[in-house]
Amino acid sequence: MFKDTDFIKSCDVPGPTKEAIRAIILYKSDVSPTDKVVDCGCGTGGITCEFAKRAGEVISIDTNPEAIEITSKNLEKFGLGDNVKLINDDGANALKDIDGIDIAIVGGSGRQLENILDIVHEKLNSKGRIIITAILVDTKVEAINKLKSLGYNPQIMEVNVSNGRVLDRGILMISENPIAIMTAQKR
Ligand SMILES: C[S@@+](CC[C@H](N)C(=O)[O-])C[C@H]1O[C@@H](n2cnc3c(N)ncnc32)[C@H](O)[C@@H]1O
Repeated sequence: MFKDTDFIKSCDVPGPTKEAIRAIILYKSDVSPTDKVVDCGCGTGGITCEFAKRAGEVISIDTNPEAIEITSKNLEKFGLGDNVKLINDDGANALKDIDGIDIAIVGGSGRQLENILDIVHEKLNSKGRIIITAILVDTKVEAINKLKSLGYNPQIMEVNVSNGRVLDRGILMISENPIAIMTAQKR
């Protein structure tokens, strides 16, 4: 796993998704070296870099050109990127040209979540996994309802992580923002 502090960051690009959350996503994805992964809303590239290390192919999409630039810089920093394609576009548009997906991570969707999930469902291989991360309550509800309407049996996990800072006089626990991880597998 990469440390959160290892990533090059930009004040205009969110991320990286925190290390503990990346670890849960990797575990839930059951990624294998032949998998084709799509990271929709790649931001700083936290998820993209972890999957680039472990999957066969990664396609990372973001509407923000600066996110694509930062993700590219982080891939280069970690000596990754040969198996990664970066696309500066809306996920709902870029996904139309991508087939045979094994794992789809949706970490950013704007107001396009339902459209994105419709296309992901169409392009996902049998036994393919969908993983959605969300901070907004509304996004969590929207994701679960949409997955149900597409015939999935979604799971949701809300994660609250605190990391300890060891001080001279004791250990101070510092909490991260809670985040939900929704997962589903195609039959
Ligand atoms: C919270 S960040 C993702 C952080 C990322 N997982 C990481 O580890 O750095 C969400 C990203 O989704 C992007 N985004 C929002 N709506 C999008 C859409 N419809 N299509 C593609 N990217 C989108 C935003 O520009 C933003 O960079």
